[in-house]
Amino acid sequence: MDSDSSPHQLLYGAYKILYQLVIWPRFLSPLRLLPGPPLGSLLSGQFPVILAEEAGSPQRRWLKEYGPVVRVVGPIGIERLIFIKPEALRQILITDWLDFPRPDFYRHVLGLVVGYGLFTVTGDESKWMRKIMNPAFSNTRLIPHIDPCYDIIDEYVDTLSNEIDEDPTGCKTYVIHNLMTKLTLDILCLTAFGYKANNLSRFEGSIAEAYEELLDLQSGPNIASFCFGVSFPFVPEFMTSGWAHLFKPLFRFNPALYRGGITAEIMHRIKIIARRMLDERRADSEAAPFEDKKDLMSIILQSQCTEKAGKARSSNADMVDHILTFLGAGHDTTSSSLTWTLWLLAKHKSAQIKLREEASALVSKNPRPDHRSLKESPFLEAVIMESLRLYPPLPQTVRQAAKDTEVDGIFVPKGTMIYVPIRVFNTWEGYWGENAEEFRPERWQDLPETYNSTLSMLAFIAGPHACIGRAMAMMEMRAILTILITRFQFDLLDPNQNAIPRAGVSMKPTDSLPLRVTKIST
Ligand code: HEM
Repeated sequence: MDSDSSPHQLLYGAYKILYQLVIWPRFLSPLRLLPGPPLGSLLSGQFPVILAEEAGSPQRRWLKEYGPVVRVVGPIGIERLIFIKPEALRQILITDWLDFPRPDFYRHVLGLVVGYGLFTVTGDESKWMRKIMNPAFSNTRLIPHIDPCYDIIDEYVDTLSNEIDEDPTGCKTYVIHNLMTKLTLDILCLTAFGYKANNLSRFEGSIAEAYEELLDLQSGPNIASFCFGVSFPFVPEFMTSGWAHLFKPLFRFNPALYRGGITAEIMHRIKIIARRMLDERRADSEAAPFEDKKDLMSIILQSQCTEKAGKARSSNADMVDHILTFLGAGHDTTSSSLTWTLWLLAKHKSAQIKLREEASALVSKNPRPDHRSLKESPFLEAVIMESLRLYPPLPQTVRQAAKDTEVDGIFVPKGTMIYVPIRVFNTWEGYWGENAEEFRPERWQDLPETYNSTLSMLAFIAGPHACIGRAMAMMEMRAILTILITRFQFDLLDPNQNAIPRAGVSMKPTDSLPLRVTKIST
């Protein structure tokens, strides 16, 4: 190596850091004159404020103060824009979606836990993958799933009833998020993958246990260090390889790396279960071939036989990634949404009573209401939509400009991050009126004139990346709530109990929400 090169390289490195942290955001960026909060700290910008508050709160405050376009500087001088006008969101998410892909850091952080599948791909690959996966989510495929779904709900109802009967107080405290994680995973594993997970009866070593451990790692600072970690070359590949978990003991000296090692170790356990699902189904398919079936697992297995334009067929690792995608994206969101709904019902007793009346009338005609009668239960639908509006399981997402472009009359340079404020949109007074932040299920029966069916409620987002599992999640939530609310009463532990949303990729209560559960006498 040239003896002069080291000082030069050092100087160049120092200049690059100075440029990124100071020169670009403060003096050169074309976005620097846009309104927004102060730049914040040199290294982390406004990130500490975002992490310290409830999901969406600082963004709502900034949009109110500086909107409708706000510029915020995040970690290492990276700028992001927040738009609140529907036309801007329509352009970013729908009309010009190919110009606003998911950024690499987001794909890699999610890739660690949901694999590299539909949730992380973008552009043509996303179109191709959706086309293959779509049939598994059509109504024709989903409606028959309702019976196995009820089988599992009944198992939970029986277990809870027996446990409550054994308790001398006549009621029992359940940590609702843990319970909903087990229930939604049991349903998803059975209906999508034909796998009996038994999370309730055999929790130790179960998939639910692994996902619960993963949840404990989902704090704001951890997410921040994962985002930083995956920005280094080869780190994402290493973390998702079969090797990373073996290195965990070596990472003890550094808490951030060590947490990365724990994540890799938990994911290794989940992958073993995903492979077992794949193997069991392959063995089954010798008796009943999967080629003419359209459930999710069959479609994943068929992808092994489908040529991708210019690429190889799905390998075993690809198929495990697909399973991880649907397991992760499917249960985590649905269990969070059910948890928040039960929280709202425990807090708003009149709504709980009204829902029970509607659900009991339905169940008295048919103990296992069919897909259509669930869908046509107006108050049930209103409660679920209102809960998703106030507590969207994914409170935000992010996109990145792939080229220099213009949004809402603002020049957006290539590489600019766009923060999509799902929770802020869902509770924006301009669309929902003055009581936008209150729980009022009745509003769904009398929607405001400003309501826009595509963009006012973004819990499932909009456009070509909109949630593929929406119908599946809605069907499952309707069935679970109908049965649970007719069989049990849900109460706060004390009148001052609060459920604080934890900052992270998905939004859950910090204490996982303990509630008192009592049986309804029939
Ligand atoms: C209440 C339940 C659910 C909510 C609120 C929800 C929400 C969302 C949101 C907001 C996105 C877009 C994320 C982004 O673009 O950054 C998304 C995408 C996705 N969701 Fe869901 N989801 C739910 C349930 C499900 C279920 C049950 C499944 C499957 C079993 C699922 C699978 C997916 C997949 C694969 C994507 C990526 C779609 C694409 O990019 O083409 N979700 N979901």
